[in-house]
Amino acid sequence: MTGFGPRFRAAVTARGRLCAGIDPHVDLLQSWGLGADPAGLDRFADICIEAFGSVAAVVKPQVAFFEPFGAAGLATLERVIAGCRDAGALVLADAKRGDIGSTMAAYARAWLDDSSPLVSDAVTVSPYLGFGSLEPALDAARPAGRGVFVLARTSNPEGASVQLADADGRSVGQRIVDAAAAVNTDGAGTVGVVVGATRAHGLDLTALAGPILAPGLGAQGARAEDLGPVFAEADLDWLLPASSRGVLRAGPDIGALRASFEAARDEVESALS
Ligand SMILES: O=c1ccn([C@@H]2O[C@H](COP(=O)(O)O)[C@@H](O)[C@H]2O)c(=O)[nH]1
Repeated sequence: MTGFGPRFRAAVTARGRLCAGIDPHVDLLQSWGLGADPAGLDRFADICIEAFGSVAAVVKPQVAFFEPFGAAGLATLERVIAGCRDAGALVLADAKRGDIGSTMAAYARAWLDDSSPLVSDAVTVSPYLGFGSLEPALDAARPAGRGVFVLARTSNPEGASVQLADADGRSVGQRIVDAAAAVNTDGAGTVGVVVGATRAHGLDLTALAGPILAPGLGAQGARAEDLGPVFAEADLDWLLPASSRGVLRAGPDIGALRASFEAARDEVESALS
């Protein structure tokens, strides 16, 4: 089985470095003329699958926006995942799961095991119960060629209070990156990190050998031209900037939505070249 790292590299080489965030905010549904109800969510999903599935290297549905619709929301999320994967995109489920090992194993089954209707190519996880608590997710991801993206230095300003805290001479965020790099010495690139594009992160990412999800483009204020300086020390072939609202506000017209994604992706590619 090809590791997640090579799968990721092949996808971004073919389709470019921009992750399309699929975040059905209630106000976005309304601005698209859709109801904030299961039928509106379903239509939103169909439009996103059509607009992004065949052009984006990676799509990132934000699980939190599907959950308020209960079983109907999860059914729609299943369709988004399967539809985008069928169209050739890698799906990164932004679920930010984290718990003690036995519960983490259940999360891993939900997002990384073929038996689950939610199975995705990768999932975001929170390491703040200890990096070791993520082991069941790594064990599920590795043999399946799937990925686990660990929060290291998030795009929100509040993250600093935890992620910049000193932990024996390194920041907490740096220890997370170093733990991810240690796993990736096997060459499979199973572990990615989440590092916001919104500000200088102060991390040494040079040994990571895995993907770097960089949310914050667009609505949170980061611009394509900020990426080079913010990630100056990183291997830019692993960088995956992400934008949700910044692209989605061009909907609901499928052509306009896809054009908005392609324009943002081309801006990223030219800023990083
Ligand atoms: O550090 C992080 C981690 C995750 N996110 C998620 O990305 C999108 C950002 O949406 P925008 O509309 O482009 O602001 C959203 O789903 C967040 O939960 C993040 O922003 N920062």
